[in-house]
Amino acid sequence: MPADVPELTHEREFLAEARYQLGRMRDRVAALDGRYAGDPVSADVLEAALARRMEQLTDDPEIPLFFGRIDVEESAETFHIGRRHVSDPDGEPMVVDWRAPVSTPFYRATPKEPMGITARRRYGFARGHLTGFEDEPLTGADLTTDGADAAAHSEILESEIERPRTGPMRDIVATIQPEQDVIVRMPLERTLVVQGAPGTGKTAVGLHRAAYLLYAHREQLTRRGVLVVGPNKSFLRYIRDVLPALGEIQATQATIEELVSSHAPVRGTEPADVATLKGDARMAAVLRRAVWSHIATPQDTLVLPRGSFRWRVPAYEAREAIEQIRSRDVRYALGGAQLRHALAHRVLVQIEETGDALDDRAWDVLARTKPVRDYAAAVWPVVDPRKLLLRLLTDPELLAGCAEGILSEAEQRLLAWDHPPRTAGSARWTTADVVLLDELADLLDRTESLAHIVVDEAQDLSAMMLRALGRRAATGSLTVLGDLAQATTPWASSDWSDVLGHLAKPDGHVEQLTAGFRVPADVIELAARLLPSIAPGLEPPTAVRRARGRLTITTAPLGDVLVGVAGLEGSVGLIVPDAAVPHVRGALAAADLTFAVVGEQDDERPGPDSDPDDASEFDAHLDLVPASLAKGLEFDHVVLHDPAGIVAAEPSHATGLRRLYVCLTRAVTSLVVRHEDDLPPELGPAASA
Ligand SMILES: Nc1ncnc2c1ncn2[C@@H]1O[C@H](COP(=O)(O)OP(=O)(O)OP(=O)(O)O)[C@@H](O)[C@H]1O
Repeated sequence: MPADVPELTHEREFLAEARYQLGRMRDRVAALDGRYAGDPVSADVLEAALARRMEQLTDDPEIPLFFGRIDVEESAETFHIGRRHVSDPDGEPMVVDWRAPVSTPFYRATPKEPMGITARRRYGFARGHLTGFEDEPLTGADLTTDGADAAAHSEILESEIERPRTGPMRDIVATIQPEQDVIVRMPLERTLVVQGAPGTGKTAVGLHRAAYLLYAHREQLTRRGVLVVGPNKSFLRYIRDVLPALGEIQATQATIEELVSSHAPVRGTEPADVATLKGDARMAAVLRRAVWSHIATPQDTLVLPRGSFRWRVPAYEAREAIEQIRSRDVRYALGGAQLRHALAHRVLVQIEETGDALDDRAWDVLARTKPVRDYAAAVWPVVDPRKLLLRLLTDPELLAGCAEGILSEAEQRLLAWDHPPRTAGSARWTTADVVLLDELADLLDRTESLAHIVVDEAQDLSAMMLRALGRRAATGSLTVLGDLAQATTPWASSDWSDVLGHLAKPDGHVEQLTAGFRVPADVIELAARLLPSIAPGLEPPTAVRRARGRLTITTAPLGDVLVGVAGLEGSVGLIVPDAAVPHVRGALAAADLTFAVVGEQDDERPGPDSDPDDASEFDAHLDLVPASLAKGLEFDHVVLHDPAGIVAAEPSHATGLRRLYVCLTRAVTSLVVRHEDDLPPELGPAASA
C-alpha cells in the first residue's frame, strides 16, 4: 500500500464529507411527511417508501461508504464506488452505487480492455476507518508487463478474500470478480444456471444479482416480487444479512417447503423411492388427467324456468360448449365459470329471439341461477386439490385410470398409501405431496408469477419442485445456482438442461464459475479425489487463496482434536453424521465447551416480542453441524468427524460420497478429518496413510 500521506489525508477528508452528505440526505427524507399525500392510501404508500428510503440511507460507521475509485479517461472525472449513492447539495454524485452502469469498469476493466478508465483504486479499511489505498494503472506509461496482471496481485483484494469468516455470510461487493460481475449484471429477461464447484461464489453472486436487478428494475421488481429460495431454514439464516447490507430489504426468502405449504402443512415423511416417484415429471401428466377426468359428458337438457317460460339448452349444445372451452386450454376452474356463461348465453340468445333486449348484467344473472349452476357443477364439478390427491393415493382404480401408459403397475402400487387417512384434513402430507398439491392448484387456477427467483442448491430439487418454481416465474426469470457434484437427494438432477426444461425455460443458458474463494488447495485436492466417482465430467475449482491450507487426517480422540482448534481465530464447524449429534453434543457439554447446534433454531417459532436480530447459530465460535445441514455453509476451521458414517447414512453409496464431498469443502483455512473406521476408499490410499 503506498505511503502517499497527503493523498491518504485527502481521501479521508473526502470520506468524512461523504458521510456528512449522507447524513444530510437522511435528514431531508426524515423531514418529508407522508401524511400530506392526497388520500390515506397514497399516504400509507408514501410513508412506507419514506421508511424504506430512511433505512437505505442509514450510515453504519463500520461499513465503508466506498471501497473503490475509477478515473475516467475522456472526462478526467473520478468516481468513488460504494454500496449506495451519495450526492452533494447540488445533486453531483460523491459516491456512485456499485450497481450503476458507470461502476461496471471498476469490476471488469483490464489493461487489455480498459473500458474508458485510466486507473482503478482500491481502499483498505479497518472497522470503517480508511487505512490505505492501492492504485492499479490500466493505461499509459505506468503500465509494465507486470501491471497487466496487477489485479491478481492486489494485496487489498487478497486480504479481503483471506479475511477470517465469522458470523453469517457477508457481501462481496468490493471484490466481485469479472466473471462473477458478468453474471450479476446479466439482463433481467435471461434465465441462467450458474454451475460451480464448492466455494466459487455461486450464492454470493446470486444474491448480488438480486440486488443488482432490484436496482436496475426497481419499479417492476418491487411490484411483482423477488424471491430467494434456499435448501433449509438454517441456510436462509446464514445468508439473510447479505441483501439488507446492500440496502435491499424487499426480497423474500423461503425454502421450497415454505413456498408450497400454504396448501397443507407438511407433517409426514416417506421412503426415498416413494418421494422420488412423486417428484418425477410424469406425475404432472397423471395429475392433469386426474383433474380433467372430472368432466362428464352432458346427457340431459338444461331447463331454466323464467317467468312463465321454460328455456332449454339441449345436451348436444352443452357438449359443444365444453369442447370449445377445452380447446382454449384454460385452467380448470376458469373453464367451469366459462361453461356457466356459455350455457347462460344460449338461453340469452333464445330470450332475445323473442324480442326481449337484455344486457350483460342479465347474462351474468342467468349464469348465476341455480339451474345453470347445478347443471354446470354436475358436468364440470368443482375439484378440491387435497381431496383429489387423497383419492389418487388411496383408490387404485382411480390412479390406474389416470396413470395408464404413464406409470407402471409397480409404480402405481408404490404410490398407494399403506394406512389411508380418513379425511384430507387428517392426512400426514409429505413435502413431495404438498408439491403435488401445488401442481394441482395450478391446474385449477393459474399461479401468480413473480418478476425474478434466485434458487440456490438447485441440483437437489425434483422435477416437480422445479415446476413449482418455474410456474412462479412464468412471466419472469430465474437465476439457478448449483453444483451437480453436490447433489445429495435421491431425486436430484444430473443435467442442467433437464432442470431448465422442468422450469419451462428451455432457452436459459449455463454459466460456469471455476475460481474457488473458499477452499484452500490442499483441501480441494483431497475432496477432488471423489469427483471421478460422483460427477465424472466436472473439474475441481482452482483455489484463489494464497495459503494452501492445513489438512490433517487423524484417528486421535475427538476431544483432543477440539482442544486443538478451540483457540484458533475464526469460526469452527464440527460436522458429524446426523445420528451422532446427540452423542457429540453431550460430549461437548461435558467438556464445558460453548457451542450452537445448526438447525436448532428451526423449531423456535418467533414470538411477538422476539428480535429478528437475535444472535443466530452463526454467531457462535463453535458450531455443531449435522452433515445434512452443512450444504452452503462455511467455517474457518472444520473438524469432520466420522466420514464413513456420513457416507453410510445416505440411501445410496453415490449419494453418501456426494454428501462427504459437500462436508469436505466447507473449510476456509484448516480441515481435520477425524475417523475411527476406515476412510472411504474413493478418498485414495494417501488419505488413509
Ligand atoms: N469475489 C469474491 N471476493 C471475496 N470473497 C468471495 C468472492 N466470491 C466468493 N467469495 C467468498 O467465497 C465464499 C464462498 O462463496 P459462496 O458460498 O457463494 O460459494 P458457493 O459456490 O455458493 O459454495 P457452495 O457450493 O459450497 O455452496 C464466501 O465466503 C464468499 O463470500
